[in-house]
Order: sequence, then C-alpha cells, then structure tokens
Amino acid sequence: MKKTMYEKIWDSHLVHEPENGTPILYIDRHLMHEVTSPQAFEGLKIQQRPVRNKHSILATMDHCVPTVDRHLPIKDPIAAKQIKTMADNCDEHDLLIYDMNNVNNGVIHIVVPEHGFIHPGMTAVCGDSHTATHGAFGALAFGIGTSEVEHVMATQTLQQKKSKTMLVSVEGKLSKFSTAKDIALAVIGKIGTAGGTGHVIEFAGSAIRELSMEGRMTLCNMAIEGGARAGLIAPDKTTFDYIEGKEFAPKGDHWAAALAYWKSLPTDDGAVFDTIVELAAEDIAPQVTWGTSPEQVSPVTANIPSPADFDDVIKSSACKGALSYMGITAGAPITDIKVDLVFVGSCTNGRIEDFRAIAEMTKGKKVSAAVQAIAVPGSYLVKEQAEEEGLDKILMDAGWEWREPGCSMCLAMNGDQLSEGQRSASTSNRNFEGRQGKGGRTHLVSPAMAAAAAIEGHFVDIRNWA
Ligand SMILES: CC(C)[C@H](C(=O)O)[C@@H](O)C(=O)O
Ligand code: SF4
Repeated sequence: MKKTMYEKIWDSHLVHEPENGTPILYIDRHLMHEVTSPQAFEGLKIQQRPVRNKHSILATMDHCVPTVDRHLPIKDPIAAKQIKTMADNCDEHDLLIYDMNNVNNGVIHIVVPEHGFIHPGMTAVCGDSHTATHGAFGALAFGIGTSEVEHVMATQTLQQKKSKTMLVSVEGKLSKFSTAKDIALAVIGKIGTAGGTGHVIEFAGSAIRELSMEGRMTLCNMAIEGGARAGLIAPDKTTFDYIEGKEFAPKGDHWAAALAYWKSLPTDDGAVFDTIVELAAEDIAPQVTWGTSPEQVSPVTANIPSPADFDDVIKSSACKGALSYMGITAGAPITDIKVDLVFVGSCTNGRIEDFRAIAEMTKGKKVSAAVQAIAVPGSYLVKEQAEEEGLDKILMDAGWEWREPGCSMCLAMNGDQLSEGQRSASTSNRNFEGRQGKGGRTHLVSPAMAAAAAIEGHFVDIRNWA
C-alpha cells in the first residue's frame, strides 16, 4: 500500500491498537519546559514511579526567564518558583537541562534542533502546542497536556487517535521579500484556524523544498495555528546537512544506517491524502494580521476588511469584535497602521536567519523615535552567532534593544509585555486578545516586515521600500 509520511511514522511507532480503544504510540523524544512539567513530576512522585527513559528527555527554561538583568534574582515570585522547581525536578531525576544560565539555554523549540536532538522519523512530544515545529525534520511532533507529560515520562508511550492527512502544496518561487512566515500566515488565512482540525499537515511543493531548515521550522511551528495536530516536511539533503555533526546526531556507522532510514520516509508517489490545499508561491505577498486570530490576515497591500466582507456570520461578527479590540478602521490601508513596539523573537522567528533578515533591513537606518524595538534571540547559540556576525551591533546602532534569550513578549509571562492599548508588530505566532499583555494589540508579521515597521513607524510593503 502507498503510504504518506505520517502513516509511515505512525505505523513504525504503533505499540498496540485495541479493537475498540485508542491506539498506543511509542514516543522517542520528550521535550520539557518549566510551565507544563511541575504537576507531571508531582504525579510521578505521588505514584512513586521513576522516569522510564531519561535519555529521551531534554529540558529548558524559557517561558518565565527574564531577558534583561539575567544575573539578578528573578523578581516575580511565581516565575522564580517555576524556575527553581524545574531545576530541582531535573536534578532529582538526573535529566538533561539547559538551565537559564547554561550556554545552550533558549526556547525549547529552538534549542532542541540546535543540538540534533530530533531526527526524521521520530515521534516527539512536549507539554507545548508549538512542538509542531519539529515536524520540519520529518518527525511526528505534537503538543500534549500535563497529565500526558506524566504518562510519557512513566511509560514512554501515549494514547493517540490517528489523524487524517492534509497535503498543503506550495509550488513556485517566493518573491524575495516573502518568507516561510508569509506562507504560514497565507495558509492559515486560506484554511482558517479550524481548517486543519483532526489532520496532520504535510507541507510539500517546490517552494517548501527551497526553504532552509529555519524556514521549515517557522512553517511547521504555525501548523497548530491552522488547527492541525502537527506539521510535517519530507526530510532531504537540507535536513541531513543540518543534523550532521550535531551533538545528538547519529555518528559513524549509525549515520549511514540513519540516512538510509530517513530517505525511506517521504510520502510514496500515489499515496492518498484526506484533504489537499494548493497555493502558488508567486501569489504570497508579505502578510500582516489585522485581527485577534491568526486567520484574520491580509496581504500588506490590502485595506482593513469590514464585517460586510464576510458572508459567514461568525466570521463577520469576529471581524467586528477584532476591529474594535484592535482600534482600527475598516477600509483603511494596512500600511496606515502605526506601531508602538516591534518584537522579533519566539520559537516562530527567533533563529539566526531571522536576525540576519532584520539586520539586513535595518543597516544604515534608524528605528523610528516613536517605536521601541526589541530583538530577543531564541537561544544563547543564536545570540552568540548573531554577535559573531556583528548583527547585534547593526541593530543596537539603529536603536534596537538586544536581549537575552527566552519566550519573552511572545506570551508575556516573563514581564516583557505590551501595556493597555499598545500596538506591536510581532514575529511570534499568536495575536489573541491580551496575548502580549492585557489590552495589548498584536499584528503578526515576518522579521523583515517587523524591521521595516520599526524604522517607518507603520507597516510598509517591503517589496517596494528602499
Ligand atoms: C505555556 C504553553 C503551554 C503554551 C503552549 O502550549 O503553546 C505556550 O508556549 C504558548 O505559546 O502559548
Ligand atoms: S516562544 Fe511563544 S509560542 Fe514558542 S514556546 Fe514560547 S511562548 Fe510558546
């Protein structure tokens, strides 16, 4: 039978499929951060169960860590407790953790691939919805709840319903100024935030094959915002080159064996998907979200939509609510929207390529006096690489703040946040009401679009911007 990549990974990890029950999958990798693991460790303790395979686990501290004055004690008592609990739990169970002062520290979905911890064909979970990121390697990676975190720690398995398969095919060549982020937003704009419900999305087509690993991670990261369980991209030379030589990459004879297996993973010709969505790369302009859901997105050239533009009553009323919360007017050009703050970072766009893109846009220019621009590398390795390339200097000379790594203003759990009514251009993945601080207004964009907005003080079409 012809199989999709999802079906191949599923079949090779199926431990048990009861006749009238939920299948059980073997889990290869378990990623952890400080927010969703404490109760799971507590559960293990109460039941006096050990961690079944500590080598499957890599932990970090990311959501609550400060991005300034990292050497000082954490002021927020809740954040401080979460950080300490994570350290204690990892210590007790002898788990690998990149704590907040470790040279490898950073956002979980950034640090895990940096060390080659995820390989094609693996199953990977984390108590975090953006685990989908690792599908960029051709691994089946998805978020789980805290009780499941406990279950995986204890058993290395997980009950999972089989998903349907969706092929999102993007053929053609992206314009110079459109990026993986724009593909992600354009796909969500097309299918909606519920479009992928019950599916695992495989992204394919010539525009996807052209993406770097960083771009592929950005795209799979946002599969979850399209409602999907996970995103997947077929592993190829780009993938293998990225993994080769990294700390947890297979070595010696194991490398050849792994490569042979990885090359068997891509979807067979003629395999059948439940749903197929097609986009032409040439049609994907730089995107800007105007509302409070990632599906409320338009090309930068558009005008802000009006509730009357939507036939669907729910979408029409969502538009009305979003315009009011966002404080913007239907019919006005998107390029008229002025921003107060620009945030570049997160597990969506906190990788080296993203900082290269903003430095490129910023070189020789200044951040608008009306804008606070914050660059938060996704990890210390990204930070170090950017500094080696002198990107930090270009940015700081132009007026950017250059911070320590962490989730930061992506979800504002660490004190970095918008104030009431403040408006951001943000490279993160969620623009829900209050996501970046109570009353804060978030527009999701690519790093290049964010950098141009920082300079001009409003959105611009970077395709014809000097
Ligand atoms: C804190 C965590 C559970 C959450 C997630 O699952 O994604 C966070 O990372 C987010 O981005 O909202
Ligand atoms: S960077 Fe944002 S999306 Fe990613 S894990 Fe942190 S909070 Fe979640």
